[in-house]
Amino acid sequence: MIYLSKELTFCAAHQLYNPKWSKEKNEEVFEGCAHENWHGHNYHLTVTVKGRPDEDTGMVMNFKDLKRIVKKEVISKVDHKNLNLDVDFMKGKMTTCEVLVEAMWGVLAPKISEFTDGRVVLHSLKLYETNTSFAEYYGE
Ligand SMILES: Nc1nc2c(c(=O)[nH]1)N=C([C@H](O)[C@H](O)COP(=O)(O)OP(=O)(O)OP(=O)(O)O)CN2
Repeated sequence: MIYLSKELTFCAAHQLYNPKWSKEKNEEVFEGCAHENWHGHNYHLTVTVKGRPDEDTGMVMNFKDLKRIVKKEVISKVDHKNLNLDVDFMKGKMTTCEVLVEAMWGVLAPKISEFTDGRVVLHSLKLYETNTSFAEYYGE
């Protein structure tokens, strides 16, 4: 197996807020990221797929195709958007890094398999919310 990765970035706004809790509890748990403190991040996403290089092209998958799929299915829906309000695949979900990366998997995994007729599958997603905070997901 060859593991092939593409890195993409996007900017988005969010707040961390649990509607079942009081304002005080939200502030206690989420600190500066809580309700009424809308803020933005420059997110960094690494998408890794796995497969064997095709005999004719020498490619597991063309980086350009991978970029097109990720941009169309995910980046275009989150870039310069409010993750709590604007993003269909985040409706009703907490906008933490870990919930976001899992939701992105749900969108991307079937699209990548479909595009490659199952020859290539999504292996992992790594999402940086800040320079020092990130979540990884392997579909388990
Ligand atoms: N498990 C999670 N914890 C936190 C999340 C999250 O998505 N999942 N998010 C936040 C905040 O939104 C914030 O973006 C990240 O907080 P933090 O890592 O503390 O950010 P800093 O810029 O302050 O990091 P330093 O490099 O340590 O200065 C909070 N928690």
